[in-house]
Amino acid sequence: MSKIVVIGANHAGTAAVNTILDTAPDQHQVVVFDANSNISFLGCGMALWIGGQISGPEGLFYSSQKLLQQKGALVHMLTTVTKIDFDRKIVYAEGYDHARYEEPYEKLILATGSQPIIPDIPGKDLENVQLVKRYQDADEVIQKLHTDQIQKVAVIGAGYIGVELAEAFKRNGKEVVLIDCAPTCLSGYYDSDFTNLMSEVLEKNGVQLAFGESVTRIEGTNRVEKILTDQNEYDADMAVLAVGFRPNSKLGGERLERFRNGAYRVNRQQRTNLPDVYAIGDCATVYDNSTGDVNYIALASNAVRSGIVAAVNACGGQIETEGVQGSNGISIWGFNMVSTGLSLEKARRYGLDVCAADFEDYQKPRFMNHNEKVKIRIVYRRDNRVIVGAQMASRYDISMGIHLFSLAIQEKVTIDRLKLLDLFFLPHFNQPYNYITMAALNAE
Ligand SMILES: Cc1cc2nc3c(=O)[nH]c(=O)nc-3n(C[C@H](O)[C@H](O)[C@H](O)COP(=O)(O)OP(=O)(O)OC[C@H]3O[C@@H](n4cnc5c(N)ncnc54)[C@H](O)[C@@H]3O)c2cc1C
Ligand SMILES: NC(=O)C1=CN([C@@H]2O[C@H](COP(=O)(O)OP(=O)(O)OC[C@H]3O[C@@H](n4cnc5c(N)ncnc54)[C@H](O)[C@@H]3O)[C@@H](O)[C@H]2O)C=CC1
Repeated sequence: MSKIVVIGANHAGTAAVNTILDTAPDQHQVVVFDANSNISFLGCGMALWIGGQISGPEGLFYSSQKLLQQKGALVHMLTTVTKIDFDRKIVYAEGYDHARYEEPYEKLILATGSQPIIPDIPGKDLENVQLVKRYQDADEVIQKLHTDQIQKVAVIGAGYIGVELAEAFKRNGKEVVLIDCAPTCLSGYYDSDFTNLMSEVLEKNGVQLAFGESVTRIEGTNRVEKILTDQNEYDADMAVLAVGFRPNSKLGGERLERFRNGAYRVNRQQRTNLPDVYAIGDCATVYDNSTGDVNYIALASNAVRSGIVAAVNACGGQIETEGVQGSNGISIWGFNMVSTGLSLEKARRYGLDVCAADFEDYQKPRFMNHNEKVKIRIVYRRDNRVIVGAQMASRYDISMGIHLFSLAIQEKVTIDRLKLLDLFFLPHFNQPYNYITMAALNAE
């Protein structure tokens, strides 16, 4: 029996442990350490919980210490790994009760995830400056929201978390200002023609937008009272920091190779530079098919897939990631946006010479009820016409459409091959002159 030690048991770690125990039961001794008290918390449901769109957090967990132990793992919760001796292959950990562990391993899987970036600004330690990552963070925010103390919330960062939380706080009847140093929301994922539509939705629902402003300090006596930016000041009782994640990769010390933001650099088998040491999820890099290079993209979807890959390889199999496109989606007051790969603006920042094929039309023929407009953009390279990105926006549920483009990027499909692609037609769903076909046919 070989021994596999897994550090971190949220999405990546849980996927790895389940894969090992489901595919090769009784063949491996699996020991798991997690510093937290819970496993598998779906952060993606946090805004729904805070916004009262779901009744509680119970459904946001899909695994537990008990479930993993029933499958045969030894799981130490509330136990932090403090050091790894990569030469002697020993993991050192300390429990909440000060119990100390010295656990030898044959294979090691690092799944230590990420933590929110805390900008180094005065006032960051004031009461009511909140982070939103773990279950406990959301619980604390909800408890504070239910007091009269919090009427005005400043959300700093208008990326995915910030935009979702802005909606959630409005649903709690709070005044909300959404601040981002970029000139628009969701700038890492969409072009401004798309993000402008989201900004309209936010403004229409009462969110004050403060884009193109950098927060310089948070002021207050003990508690948050004011947010100062380089251009304005905003009264606030709570400030939520949502300016991105950084990988939790301290344990690798000098021994593990890193990406520019500190993430463990891994190959397509999730192996680090050290034999028998794998890294998965938010603490590790991904291979990005849209740029053809290593990248950092923190998503639960990537975490789960990388966990499966590492587990199979740690068990002696041979499997490689297909790479990722950073496919993502968001739904705010019923307005849906999905994207994959690079936006036009991002591709140009990467130095790619790209064009966009755009189209806008109703999802279904005009004679159908419950119909909505859909806006689509396909981004492709001018030189070889290979698709590198796509964006879609609608009040209709267009989420499944983006998967086609995710595969197209992965498989390096050209825009021309989409032109006559066989897309089915049924009035209940779409039009004979499908907007995907029409966008491709209209490509330069
Ligand atoms: C509000 C919010 C909404 C999100 N929505 C989405 C979404 O809709 N779709 C999507 O794909 N992604 C979403 N994400 C991102 C997603 O949650 C992360 O990408 C995902 O959690 C990464 O999983 P992970 O297991 O790699 O890392 P983490 O979730 O960060 O887990 C790491 C685990 O390692 C443990 N750990 C760390 N250090 C140690 C140590 N030294 N010893 C022991 N244990 C340790 C931690 O306790 C933790 O349990 C969202 C995130 C947030 C915060
Ligand atoms: N629906 C989904 O798929 C979701 C995915 N996630 C993922 O979780 C991770 C973390 O999410 P976010 O924290 O929202 O990161 P993000 O990268 O999506 O957004 C961070 C935002 O903060 C802004 N910013 C950076 N520094 C700033 C500063 N000093 N002042 C003001 N603004 C600043 C950036 O311009 C950016 O708009 C991301 O990888 C994200 O994709 C999170 C929520 C939902």
